[in-house]
Amino acid sequence: MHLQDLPENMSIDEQGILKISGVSCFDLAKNYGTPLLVLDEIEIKNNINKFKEAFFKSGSESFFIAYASKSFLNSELCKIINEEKIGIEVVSGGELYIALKNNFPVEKIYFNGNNKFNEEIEMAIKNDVSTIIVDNEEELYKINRISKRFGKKTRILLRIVPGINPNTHKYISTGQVDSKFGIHLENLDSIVKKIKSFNGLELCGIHAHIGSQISEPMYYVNLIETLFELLVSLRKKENIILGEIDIGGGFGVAHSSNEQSMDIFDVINKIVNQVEVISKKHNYPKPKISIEPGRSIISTAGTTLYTVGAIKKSASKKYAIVDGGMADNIRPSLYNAKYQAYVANKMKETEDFEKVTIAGRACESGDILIDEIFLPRLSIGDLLAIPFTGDYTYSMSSNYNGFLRPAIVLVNNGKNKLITRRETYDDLLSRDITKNDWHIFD
Ligand SMILES: Cc1ncc(COP(=O)(O)O)c(C=O)c1O
Ligand SMILES: N[C@@H](CCCC[NH3+])C(=O)O
Repeated sequence: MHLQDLPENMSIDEQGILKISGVSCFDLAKNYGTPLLVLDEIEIKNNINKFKEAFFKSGSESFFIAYASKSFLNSELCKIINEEKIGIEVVSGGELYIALKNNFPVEKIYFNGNNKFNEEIEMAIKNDVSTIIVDNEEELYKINRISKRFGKKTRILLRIVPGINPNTHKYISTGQVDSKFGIHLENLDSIVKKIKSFNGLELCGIHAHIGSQISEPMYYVNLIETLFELLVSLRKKENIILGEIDIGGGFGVAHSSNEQSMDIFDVINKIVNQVEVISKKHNYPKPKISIEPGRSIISTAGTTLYTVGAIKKSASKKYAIVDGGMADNIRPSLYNAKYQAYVANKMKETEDFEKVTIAGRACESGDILIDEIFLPRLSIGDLLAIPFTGDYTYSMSSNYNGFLRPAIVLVNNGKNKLITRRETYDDLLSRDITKNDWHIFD
């Protein structure tokens, strides 16, 4: 790790301690303990504003940004997202509940998911959630039935499978022909015909999400071409004009200095241009462009702090074992994701470096956060900071091995506040029922 790679929101104080948005990592660890997820509010807002500015600069007249809350969600984040006046995309009753309880404006909530329960759809419709994205035929019936019961007409988009394979990890590729997400194209016409006869539904557009960690704008450009082929075909066959295309999220972010994040200005510019050009070509009214970025908003805002608790050497490796791991960041074990790290209390060290593997403390040999990285020689008690861990870490965390989920603290220009408390041992027991009689079903 080279210090010139230090993210812009980080600095180093006179004692060689890493600071995030002006707050010392040493103080954060001392006050809140580790593992600790530190979120930088300014960085979140900057990332959101990059998208907004990119749309404005590209001359887009009609766009909608829905933050993909699966990448990270808590009450404070709902507030921040709302302050920035963008929308939110949810994929379950749970995410929807968090948004609703935090008074997130319902007219800016999009509801996705590939097997929505009746109760979840009811929650959405009862609360006037703006749009439900339909993944499959069965959902049409459910949404229509529930809408009619509430005397409402629900705005829907159809999620289709565009048949695009965007060169990303197969676990996070979602738009290829055999995907489990969305309506396969051979079924689209019959589904659209059905919708016309359902008076609880208002078909407003089409949706596709090709996957996550997409590194090339070209995939979005191709996606728009595919979506327009469908729009034009539906206009011809069914005589309908749709006013919105939602192209999902997935804009790639770097989790280490060997990777590159997608240039948001460039990709949005290409998307807006492509829509402009193709609408003209087909003489199709320019649709609203919706996007659902998750990681590109939250990733760089997050840094996880760990304390080194054990150091050991094998014949070929040196391990530093930290007080967290796959239970708070499953991404290295699940996707072989690569991260970088700083020794937050040794930022001025320039000479005594060694190769070390950062291991987690779960009872799994695969619980390795970083396999071999050059760092200042580590000692017990050192504070390790892993940047770019805002996305899909806390939201995919677990209590595996009885570990407690970390606390989350928000920092902003020298200030800090706890926004999610660390779990307690009692949280682990909170759902268990110990005094219960046996029952026999009739
Ligand atoms: C439908 C949908 N929208 C948006 C996203 C957000 O993706 P990302 O966090 O990579 O931007 C996802 C996750 O891949 C998704 O499945
Ligand atoms: N959880 C994944 C992304 C999945 C996105 C949802 N379709 C990750 O960490 O990269």
